[in-house]
Amino acid sequence: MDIRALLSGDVAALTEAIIGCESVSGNEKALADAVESALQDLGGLSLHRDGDTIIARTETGAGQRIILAGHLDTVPLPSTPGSRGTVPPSWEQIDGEQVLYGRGATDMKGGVAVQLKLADDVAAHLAAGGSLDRDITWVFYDHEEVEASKSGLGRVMRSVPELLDGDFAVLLEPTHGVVEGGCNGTCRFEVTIPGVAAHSGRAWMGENAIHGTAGLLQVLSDYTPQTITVEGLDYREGLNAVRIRGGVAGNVIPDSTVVEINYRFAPDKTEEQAHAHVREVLAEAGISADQQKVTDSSAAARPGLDHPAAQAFIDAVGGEPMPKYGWTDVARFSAQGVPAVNFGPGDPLLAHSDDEHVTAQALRDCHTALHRWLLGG
Ligand SMILES: N[C@@H](CCC[C@H](NC(=O)CCC(=O)O)C(=O)O)C(=O)O
Repeated sequence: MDIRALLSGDVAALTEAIIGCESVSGNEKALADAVESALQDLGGLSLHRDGDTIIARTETGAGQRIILAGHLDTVPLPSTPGSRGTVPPSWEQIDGEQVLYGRGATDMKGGVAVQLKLADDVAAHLAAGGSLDRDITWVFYDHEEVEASKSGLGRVMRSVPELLDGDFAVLLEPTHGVVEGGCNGTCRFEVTIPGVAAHSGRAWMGENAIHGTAGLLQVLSDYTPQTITVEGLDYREGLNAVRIRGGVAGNVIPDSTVVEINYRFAPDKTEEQAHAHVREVLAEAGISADQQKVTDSSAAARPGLDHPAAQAFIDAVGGEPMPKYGWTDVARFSAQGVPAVNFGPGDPLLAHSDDEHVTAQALRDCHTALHRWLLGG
């Protein structure tokens, strides 16, 4: 795929092309190659590639550095036939608005397109003899939508941390055009329910491990998630079964079922406190310690919107800040001491949905706001 010619045009057309390059987590290479060659062509940026993560930096010697970061991967394509949030993307005209449907339209290929368009703007500005108040680092990374251990951003933070030094970071995750502060944390538990295998024609000889999940599923279904206010933003939590596997054949009583549980926790909690809370709920369902294990965990991030850099950003882009309910790499940057916020095109409520879409106007508005913040005018 070649996106070089699109960088100087409409950010909506650029987003369409980027969505057209399917990049479900683990399959980012073609898109990473396209991003790398587009950035190479711009000139004036120092480039670094690590796997399918690409980092581009201006090196003008300005005293401060801004980071614009976004992931290249998406969740899997929708499995429901007829879903519009898929690949290839498609345009629809709705109430006079141009609407782009496709996997990643909100999370977050629109944000990636805005990042690339800003790189083109900045390269042109420098080539014309302009200067920057703050140097800029662009990060395009792989494996965000999967377990934390696979993250391309995490890998580079461990191997070449100096490439990600900065005074302030913006994650171009979908935020509907306002700043979303911090993020909820996320952790996953696997709970194993044992049973005894038997012929399903003689079920009394066994113990059904799928039926054995009923008590746990009832506790999760009855669970009332909390909303917790942190620094003035209301974070909605959630505790849900997200996957279940069990059974080996249509004529065998299952001897084991594994229920995967995902807890989304507010930034008032550490990961340890979050894990302890899940354990309490599991104990209520009669699950013992040896039936459960933590399989993935990522810390939450407090909003930190009173930081001068965050405050200046909010003043520049406008709008009333909201909380980020999903997990984003604001948490990774905050943990490294880099204040960070989410700000990007598209409605986060549509992220991961079967009809993921974004309006052309939202893409253009986000680009305009960030262009003004970075280059003025
Ligand atoms: N390692 C984590 C990564 C999960 C990342 C994902 N993030 C988003 O969807 C951000 C978009 C938004 O909420 O606006 C998530 O929260 O699932 C994991 O695997 O859980």
